[in-house]
Amino acid sequence: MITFGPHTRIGVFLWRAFHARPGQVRRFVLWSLVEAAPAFVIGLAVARAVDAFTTHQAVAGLSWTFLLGLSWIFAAVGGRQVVVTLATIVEPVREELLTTTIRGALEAGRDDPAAVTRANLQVEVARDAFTGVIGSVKAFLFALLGAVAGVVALMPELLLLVLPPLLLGLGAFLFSLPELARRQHAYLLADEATAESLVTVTAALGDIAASGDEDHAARYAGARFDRQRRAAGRLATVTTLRTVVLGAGAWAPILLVLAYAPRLGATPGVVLGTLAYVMQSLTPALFNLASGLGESGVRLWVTLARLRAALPPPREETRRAEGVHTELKGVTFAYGPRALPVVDRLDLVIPEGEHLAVVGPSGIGKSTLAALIAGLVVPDQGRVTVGGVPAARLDRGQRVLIPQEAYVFRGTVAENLGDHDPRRMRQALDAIGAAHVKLQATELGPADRQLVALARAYLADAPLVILDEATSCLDPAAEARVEQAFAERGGTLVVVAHRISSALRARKVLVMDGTRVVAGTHQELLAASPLYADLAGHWDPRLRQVS
Ligand SMILES: Nc1ncnc2c1ncn2[C@@H]1O[C@H](COP(=O)(O)OP(=O)(O)OP(=O)(O)O)[C@@H](O)[C@H]1O
Repeated sequence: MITFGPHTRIGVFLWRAFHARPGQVRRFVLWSLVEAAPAFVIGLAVARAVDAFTTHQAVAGLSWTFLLGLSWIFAAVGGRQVVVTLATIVEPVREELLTTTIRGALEAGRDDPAAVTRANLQVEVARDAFTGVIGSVKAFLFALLGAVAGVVALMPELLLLVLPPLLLGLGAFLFSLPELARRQHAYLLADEATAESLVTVTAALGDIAASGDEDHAARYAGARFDRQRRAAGRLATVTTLRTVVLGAGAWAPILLVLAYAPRLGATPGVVLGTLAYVMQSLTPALFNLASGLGESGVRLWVTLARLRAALPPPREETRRAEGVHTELKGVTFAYGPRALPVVDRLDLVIPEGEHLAVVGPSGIGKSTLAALIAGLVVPDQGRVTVGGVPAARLDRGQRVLIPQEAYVFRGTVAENLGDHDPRRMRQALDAIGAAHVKLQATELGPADRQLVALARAYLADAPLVILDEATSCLDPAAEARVEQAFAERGGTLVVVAHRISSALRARKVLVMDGTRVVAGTHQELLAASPLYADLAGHWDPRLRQVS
């Protein structure tokens, strides 16, 4: 199982991608061996064919040439299988990245609707880069293996002329990789800053011209261009050094073979064969590796680091509670460290089976209280528990909160209600007063959409239901029907009231009045809370009467 989280180490994650699938990796290696047939045969065939032709053994020469051709057919078959098996290693990585990052983007996405699209694009980049890295590393390793085996078969001493400069070049390149990655990352950031400054400036062109602020705008964007230019220069320096080092590592073996191989007793065929290994196989593979690691590898690293940074902290494990007896003890909550608390040292008990209405003026904190009870926000001080479990860690199936405008997917009403027996779905819709809504309907008005969301909550079997002005788009009679249905359904019902009539139906009412909170029955509150008496009287003067 490979998992990607905010604390995942990228190297470990990529390593696990292989480790988790030993069967597929074995198949990948075997097919890569088949694909690498020419990397082994090329020099040997050239050497033997040249020596055979120069000694007038035409049949032997032709046979070696034919063998070389045959190895390319093997390579073609192996290459196809390599692509197929590589997909079985890469695709699960993509799936894990996609699941984790889309989930993270959805959690954080309320303020950033483009987050999901961005995460999706970045995962595609990571997938392509990962494929590129594996491809180039594999190609180099097998080219090296093939060349070493081939040169050993030709004349083992020649390895001393080929391998040391090549490995030195490779070592120097690998050594430069972290610096290359750093500079590439810096360039990427500078590039994004430039783009952002251009968007800002172009969007404000009218205002800039009107206020005569052109110079300031030019300096603002110009500074970012300069930073990007410097970053590009620094990147170019390492890239140039890298090319020089690699070039030396790749071309030095050719000179050494030409200069010393004949002195060591190599025939012209063996010299040509060894050069074929170096020039046809090793050098292209080395440059391919350099661009694979230097470009795809760095892109992979940077993209994964970004995807990881965008992930929200891991959610705490949820727990099932025994019942939903809810308690708030000394709960204080503010939106931000410097904001005044919306809820201040609140103590509240909502016993199992309670029907509670929450009333108060607009903006007083009713929705915040609903979110605290649902565990969607966590108190700064104090605690909220449901059945003894912190509300934020309560099993998601045990509570449901319906906001003012609940989401409804595209699709039929039945699809929105979930995987239930059609008769149950019909009963739920009838119970909440949506008898007119057809299960196969797809086009719904706002009130019916809300009714569908309410029916979904009704079917959900959650013992704690919180309606946060969820019926405000319905008329008073429809609202009454919904609340009655939920009250009769059983469990605890908390209704953030849009109309005072919701309070009349509830067994208990909570009045939020600034940070002062008073709870009681309708009658008790008429006497105890001037605000409540006022709200009730405003709605219907007869309600102001204390009986
Ligand atoms: N995400 C938020 N960030 C910052 N402030 C917020 C946020 N959500 C709400 N607030 C502020 O907190 C206060 C309480 O808001 P809340 O939505 O809980 O009140 P409410 O009583 O439910 O209001 P309404 O009846 O209008 O829905 C308000 O001043 C509101 O502006």
